[in-house]
Amino acid sequence: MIDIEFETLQALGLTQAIAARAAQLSVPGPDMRLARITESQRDCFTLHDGRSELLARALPRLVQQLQAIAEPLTIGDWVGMQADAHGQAWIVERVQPVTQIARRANDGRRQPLASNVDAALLVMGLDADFNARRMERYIAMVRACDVAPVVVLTKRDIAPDAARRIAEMYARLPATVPVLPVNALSRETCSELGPWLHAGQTLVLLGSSGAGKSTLINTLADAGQSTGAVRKGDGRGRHTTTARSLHRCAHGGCIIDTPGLRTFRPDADARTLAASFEDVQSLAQHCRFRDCRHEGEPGCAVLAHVDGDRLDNYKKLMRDAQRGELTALERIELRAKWKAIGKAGSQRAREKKG
Ligand SMILES: Nc1nc2c(ncn2[C@@H]2O[C@H](COP(=O)(O)OP(=O)(O)OP(=O)(O)O)[C@@H](O)[C@H]2O)c(=O)[nH]1
Ligand SMILES: [Zn+2]
Repeated sequence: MIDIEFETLQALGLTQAIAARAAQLSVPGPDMRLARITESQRDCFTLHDGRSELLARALPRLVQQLQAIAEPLTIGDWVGMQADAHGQAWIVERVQPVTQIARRANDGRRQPLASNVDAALLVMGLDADFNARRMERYIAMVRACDVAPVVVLTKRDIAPDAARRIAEMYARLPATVPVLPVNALSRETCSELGPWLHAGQTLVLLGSSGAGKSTLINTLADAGQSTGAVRKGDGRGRHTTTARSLHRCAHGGCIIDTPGLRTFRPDADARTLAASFEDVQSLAQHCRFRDCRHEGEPGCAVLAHVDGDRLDNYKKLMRDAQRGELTALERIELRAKWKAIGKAGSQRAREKKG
């Protein structure tokens, strides 16, 4: 079994759930170590093992296997790594992520954005970036990935219409979703986000370009003691988001930064996404027709009671999801297939040994 120093790795976001999965990894040799992907380039990864950072490549066998289930290695993944005789580090195994935020690219391919995240900070400016409908869709998408949404509205200090927009967001979103208006440049933001930043927690930042994601990272990371571990910024002063990277911040949590996402097509089936629109779902049970599309059919219970804009937004999300649905189902089948192949493989190995 792989040797896991829980306390050391907790500072990188290791949780009991992930450690339990890591313990199941097949260990090719005694020197396999657990590490987390903190940055990914095309075919090279930056890993952190709790002590130091190192560059690694992934075994082609693993790359192929993960490609086949549309789950390429991504930032936030926990992996088993080994060094070869030349000192080159290799990723030999991946721990199946507990959660993964993914989107669907325009060509329909699934694109994971971050693995093993507990909460998503949905960052939106109170300036021209503000759009409550878009926020509603972001929330449905992250919830569909079993990740808790936290709405962070930046530029509270400079947006002229801030108070009205904050009120609009509160009125629109369910009370269960935290909404935090902040000045991303202010130190106070660290304590406002404190509850999501404990050791062992991993956050991902999602939002349009210019929303304030890098500013938040800088504020949260600068407040930390620079242990030199995970990168803070790019050393050139202001951090600009060109690639995704994982940072450690003051209160012990980890934050994954993503480049601006304006279009974020969901990678979840319609039914999972619909869970965020409980009101529409429960009213729909009272529509006269089972397949009511809530577009003016007689006896529709939804149209009369749900805000028109919210309903349009729900419909847009369902349309987007249905376009990607087939592939989501195919993926489940593929995963089952790989599981079966893996089982057969270890069965054969046991028979050989025994
Ligand atoms: N006054 C004020 N300025 C802010 C706030 N948040 C962001 N800004 C400014 O808005 C600009 C854009 O912020 P960034 O942090 O670069 O935005 P980003 O989301 O990282 O953008 P990308 O890297 O393109 O994805 C910067 O000039 C920030 O200083 C805020 O809360 N208050
Ligand atoms: Zn209806």
